[in-house]
Amino acid sequence: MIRERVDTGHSRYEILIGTGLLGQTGQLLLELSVNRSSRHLIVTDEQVRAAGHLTPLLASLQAAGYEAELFVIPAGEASKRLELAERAFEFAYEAGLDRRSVVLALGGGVVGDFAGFLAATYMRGIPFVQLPTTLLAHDSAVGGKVAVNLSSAKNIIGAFHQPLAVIYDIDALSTLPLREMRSGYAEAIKHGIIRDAELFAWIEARTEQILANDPQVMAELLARSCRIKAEVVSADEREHGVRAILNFGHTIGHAVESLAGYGRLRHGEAIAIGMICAAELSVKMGLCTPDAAEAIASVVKAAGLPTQIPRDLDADELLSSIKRDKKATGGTLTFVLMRAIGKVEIVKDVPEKLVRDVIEDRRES
Ligand SMILES: NC(=O)c1ccc[n+]([C@@H]2O[C@H](COP(=O)([O-])OP(=O)(O)OC[C@H]3O[C@@H](n4cnc5c(N)ncnc54)[C@H](O)[C@@H]3O)[C@@H](O)[C@H]2O)c1
Ligand SMILES: O=C(O)C(=O)C[C@@H](O)[C@H](O)[C@H](O)COP(=O)(O)O
Ligand SMILES: [Zn+2]
Repeated sequence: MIRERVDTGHSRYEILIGTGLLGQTGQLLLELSVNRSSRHLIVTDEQVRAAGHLTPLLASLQAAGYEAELFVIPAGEASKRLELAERAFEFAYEAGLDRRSVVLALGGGVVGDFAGFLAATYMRGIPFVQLPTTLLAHDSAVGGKVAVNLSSAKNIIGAFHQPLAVIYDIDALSTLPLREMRSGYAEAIKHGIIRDAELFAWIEARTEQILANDPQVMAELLARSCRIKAEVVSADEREHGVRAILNFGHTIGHAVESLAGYGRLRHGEAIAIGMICAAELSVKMGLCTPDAAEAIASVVKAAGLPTQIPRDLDADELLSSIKRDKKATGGTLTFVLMRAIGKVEIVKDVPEKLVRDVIEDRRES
């Protein structure tokens, strides 16, 4: 088992990565001193349940003497909404969850963000554990950003709420569809771009093995990407500074994702487009050379991810969404831009004209 650590100063937890971990979760919760007198709550989605990942979790909880209720949400981004969260709050209350209850988030980033949001707000905050089942969730399960969406914008209602632990069973990835593998690949590439040129090259050279879920390559990928995420979050839990680098590709990416309509593009697909745009904006700003931007477009294309903004998305609407990005303050545009692969910086007052040019150039013709 591989162990990485997050330590934000007031919150410390481990990221456990290995095989067979869902079947050991009950035992791991005992080691974390999770009590057996309160009822707990598993949140998962229909597709994760259908793929069979709930079965070993339930068996291990039962073997360890835990009682857990189950709340299953529809699969997909549209489930990250307040209305569904309200139903989950009612369910948790009726089921008798108390302040010592633990929420277990079994699934990808949608389940993790949604269940984490429940945990952050139910009775003003109860503990939760992330049990990621997608490649993308190496990013979403670590760092404590939990949220639901507005129909017009991503992650607007949320909190910073760190999990008790991240228990990452690599076996779960065996049932993950290729499209979801690609989507997660995009966030892994992001971790190389923002901090580690060697990781970027390592991933690029192993695209096929990653997409085919080669177990050894996957274990190393998850460990290296989680380590970068953990380091950044540990340095700046609440995004007062450096944590914003994790948002590389998200300024335009989130606008594309929400304007396309949730579910049409996967999060990682939108971020892949957003990273290419951010790299091209970096070139226009004179911060990096065109070959660095081309390297990103090339790796995105080779992985089978989209490289262009869908034609039906309007540039004006994209710009107005970009202006409402959480990093934008005082009406000015803030972007995470690139100096080189492995080195990015937060740039304020980015000229709107350059952003518009990048959008126009990257739209499908
Ligand atoms: N909190 C954060 O820091 C953070 C970071 C990155 C992304 N996110 C969020 O994460 C979400 C995207 O996460 P995601 O890509 O994991 O999406 P997801 O949770 O929707 O999972 C993708 C699809 O795969 C299915 N699935 C999950 N695990 C499976 C498995 N093992 N086998 C078969 N099917 C499986 C799901 O049912 C879903 O249909 C977005 O909402 C994004 O905003 C959050
Ligand atoms: O953890 C972070 O910080 C990130 O920015 C990671 C992103 O990959 C993730 O999509 C996050 O949810 C975006 O956060 P937001 O604050 O832009 O909504
Ligand atoms: Zn993301």
